[in-house]
Amino acid sequence: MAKIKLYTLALIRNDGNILLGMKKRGFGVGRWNGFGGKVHSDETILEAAKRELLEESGLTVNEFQEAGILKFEFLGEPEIMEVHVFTTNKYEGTPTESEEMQPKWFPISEVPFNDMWPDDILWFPFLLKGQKFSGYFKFKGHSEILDYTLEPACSD
Ligand SMILES: Nc1nc(SCCc2ccccc2)c2[nH]cnc2n1
Repeated sequence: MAKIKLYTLALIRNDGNILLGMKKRGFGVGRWNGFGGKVHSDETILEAAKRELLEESGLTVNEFQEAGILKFEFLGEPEIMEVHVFTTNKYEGTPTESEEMQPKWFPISEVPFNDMWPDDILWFPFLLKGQKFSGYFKFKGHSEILDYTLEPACSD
């Protein structure tokens, strides 16, 4: 029976720019991504999103918008990742390199999809339009999407 594990992913906006981090180690190393990670057993998803963003980028956020939910299955692995995606343009602090991430602002028109997870180019348009989304991606390895579903999600 597949076990669902909760994760967070935060995308920070500033006018026409989006903040991404180059993952320096661990899962997704070598790819630009939002900031996030595992939800601990003693915290809410929102608390985890705030904690991971602060740990990885030095930014403090008090108000996140729910952007969507992405489920990832990797062939041969029992765990299904359920990633809760958040966005905001209300933050405090200056992006700072951490052990995990090297942050960098990108103009929205220059998002480096070739150096990101292959699903990102599919759901970013929903995120950028503020349209909540729900997606499921089945991966073979970390670069090949075998099949997927992606649809607008009802607001609440
Ligand atoms: N954009 C994106 N992100 C992730 S994992 C995000 C959550 C995470 C998990 C573990 C460490 C840090 C962050 C993906 N997985 C498969 N496609 C994907 N696309």
